Amino acid sequence: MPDSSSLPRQWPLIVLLLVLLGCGFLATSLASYYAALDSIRAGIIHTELPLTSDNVYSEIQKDLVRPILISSMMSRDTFMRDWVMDGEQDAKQVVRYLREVQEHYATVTSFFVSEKTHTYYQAKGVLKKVEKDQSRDDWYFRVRDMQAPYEINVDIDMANSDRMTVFINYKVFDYQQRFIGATGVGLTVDAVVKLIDTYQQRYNRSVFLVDTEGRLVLTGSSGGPLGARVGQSLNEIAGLEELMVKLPQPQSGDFEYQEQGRGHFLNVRFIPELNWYLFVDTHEDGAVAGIRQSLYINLLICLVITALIITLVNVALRRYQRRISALATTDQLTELPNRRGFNLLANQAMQEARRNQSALCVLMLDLDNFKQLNDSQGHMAGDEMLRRFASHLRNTVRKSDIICRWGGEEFILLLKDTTPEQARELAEKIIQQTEQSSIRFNDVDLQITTSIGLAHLQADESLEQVITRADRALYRAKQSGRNRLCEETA
Ligand SMILES: Nc1nc2c(ncn2[C@@H]2O[C@H](COP(=O)(O)OP(=O)(O)OP(=O)(O)O)[C@@H](O)[C@H]2O)c(=O)[nH]1
Repeated sequence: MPDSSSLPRQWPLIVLLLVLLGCGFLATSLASYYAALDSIRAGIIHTELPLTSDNVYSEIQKDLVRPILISSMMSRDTFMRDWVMDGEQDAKQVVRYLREVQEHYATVTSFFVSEKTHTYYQAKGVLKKVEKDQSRDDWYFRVRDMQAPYEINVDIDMANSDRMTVFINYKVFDYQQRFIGATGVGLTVDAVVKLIDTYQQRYNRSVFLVDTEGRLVLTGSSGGPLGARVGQSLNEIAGLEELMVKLPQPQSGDFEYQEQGRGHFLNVRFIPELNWYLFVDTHEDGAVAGIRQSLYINLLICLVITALIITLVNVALRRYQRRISALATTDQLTELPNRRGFNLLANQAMQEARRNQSALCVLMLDLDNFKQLNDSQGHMAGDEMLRRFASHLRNTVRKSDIICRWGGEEFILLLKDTTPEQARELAEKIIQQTEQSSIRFNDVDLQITTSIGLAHLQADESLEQVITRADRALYRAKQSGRNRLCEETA
């Protein structure tokens, strides 16, 4: 007999469980997410980017340092120095030398500019004379005056249809260390850009080179970071500007910066041979997307488990609540409703009777001399008698009627939609059948009789009042000799 009014009482427990499970799952999922994030971040910063940087650096060394070595070798070449010191007699000789270098080392240009004559010799022949007031020749006068033995200069090459070229400009000295000119080779920028594109594709990172002033000198074909162009200062690149405020000049190290809420990891390494900085940049999206997806899957699994646990707990609680409620309202010996159960059912029946203005009768039954039976045949025999009598009552009345073990050997019947005549008839039948039947227990035939008090519900009468009147009638039945029906009129 479920007590539905008590069901909502389980909600605080369910909500508490939900909060505990939710918090627990959320805390563990987030803790593992952030731990994974940290380890991925540490992996990118301390392992992946430096490794990529090492690889790119060695590729750059292989691809760009080679022309530097060639230029260095040219600057120390005794033939060239002797030829210059001998007065630059036969231009064909030096042109042949330069052509040999260009063809043998597969560079796009090779050159020598004499300090004495300002003649620009190139692999194809004598190109021109450099002039101080020509801005295109600025590079030569800069190289002449610089302290370093060489420079790398990205410029257009007159000898090659003005193609952008990376020149390695090396100073040449005679044997007394007097400056006698500048020599070197050039690579097309296209070739270097292709190299950077290859690095970017191979390592799936953004690769670019920056000079010591923080200007982009070389990028892949798709441009620099965040679409920046060669020549732009890093300070002008939205996203990097914050980082460059902290580092007014590039410097080697591992850095992190934000670009429109997107985290970037950056590894910077100085390449002394080029006097440039190699920047290897990656954003966190690719790396973090995987673990973010695992977080969502984790949370989904946690949600499903939480829903499953809550459903199971809810079902179990309801079942136990029904069991407890049934135990609290049922008599264990006869399995009839006890007084608590009766009150719940009887109040409903009373309301129905009042609403429908139907007749309702109460029969109060008490087994006669039950103590004697207990005393003579034992308590177990008494119990068996109570069980049989209850079962007999259950089989005698309609399903809609309410039977209850009122206490001890006392029972109550609430007969719905029943007139006093019909109730009287039923009571007489019960008395007669009880008297005429016997039960066998431990090879002994046991018999019992019952006394009944009857009361008919009056208008404006409460349940307690009608029961009290039935009880009074029962008392009279006992007093007047038992095994009979007495009726209490209003
Ligand atoms: N075996 C058994 N006895 C019970 C149970 N509940 C009450 N009794 C006994 O029922 C007996 C009732 O005795 P009384 O109240 O004197 O009533 P009675 O002997 O039936 O006499 P009258 O009612 O006057 O006819 C008591 O001895 C109780 O101990 C029960 O569950 N099992």
